[in-house]
Amino acid sequence: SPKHKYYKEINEVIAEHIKYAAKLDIDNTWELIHDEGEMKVFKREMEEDGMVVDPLKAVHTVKGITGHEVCHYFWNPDVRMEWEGTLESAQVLDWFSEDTCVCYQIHKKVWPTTQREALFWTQIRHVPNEDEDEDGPDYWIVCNYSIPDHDKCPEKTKNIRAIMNVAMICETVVEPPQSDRNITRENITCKIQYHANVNPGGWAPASVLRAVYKREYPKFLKRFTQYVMDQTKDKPIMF
Ligand SMILES: O=S(=O)(CCO)c1ccc(-c2ccc(C3CCCC3)c([C@H]3C[C@H]3c3ccccn3)c2)cc1
Repeated sequence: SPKHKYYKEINEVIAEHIKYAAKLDIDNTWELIHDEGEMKVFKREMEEDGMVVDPLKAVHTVKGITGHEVCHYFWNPDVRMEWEGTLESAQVLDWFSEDTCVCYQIHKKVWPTTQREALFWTQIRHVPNEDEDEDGPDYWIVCNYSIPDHDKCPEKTKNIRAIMNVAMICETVVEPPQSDRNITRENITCKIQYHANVNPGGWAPASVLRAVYKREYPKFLKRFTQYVMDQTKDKPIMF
């Protein structure tokens, strides 16, 4: 299809997340806010114009599912309301291609803040390892990236528009290494990196937002990964 308006931006944003994921440098500038089993959630405290815009990074390792499966269910707009507990509504406004669409969603009100909504493109992409380096990382990635407007987006709602740049980046490990033919779910593990940069789009008390993030992100990652395990356990493996 002819290149759509966001074609260039999407390639740049995805490339940036892949470059960043390959480094995975969790240095001491990241503060550990949740450590449960294989899941570790970090934040950096940052403010822009007096608003909390703390970048969030989570790493998680989940047995029995693949990176393609995690990204498929994270990306698929049809199932968003099944696992995303903090949404009041979610809808697709437009399709740029079969792996890229525009979503509009309203988050449940977080007392005492004004209710938030988000308008963003979402793309799922397989980023195979470089040909010459067959040991290089092979990623599946989903990126959700806010756009300023869309002609099908509801106007003048009472909500504040949050601005986000979110990525779910996964690698699949097969142990012991075997040919694709007889791999079972006992042999696979998914290594997840989740990066979320959410600007609340308008003032909210820093203490409230930080408490909400600390509570909601680990809950969301736990609930989402459990959802993927439940959905895939009796299905053929998506590599
Ligand atoms: O990973 S995704 O792309 C999945 C698609 O939904 C994602 C996740 C989270 C958000 C988001 C947006 C706004 C807020 C705040 C800002 C002021 C008041 C609401 C929060 C805070 C509420 C916290 C939160 C953290 C994690 C999950 C859900 N809720 C989170 C957006 C996108």
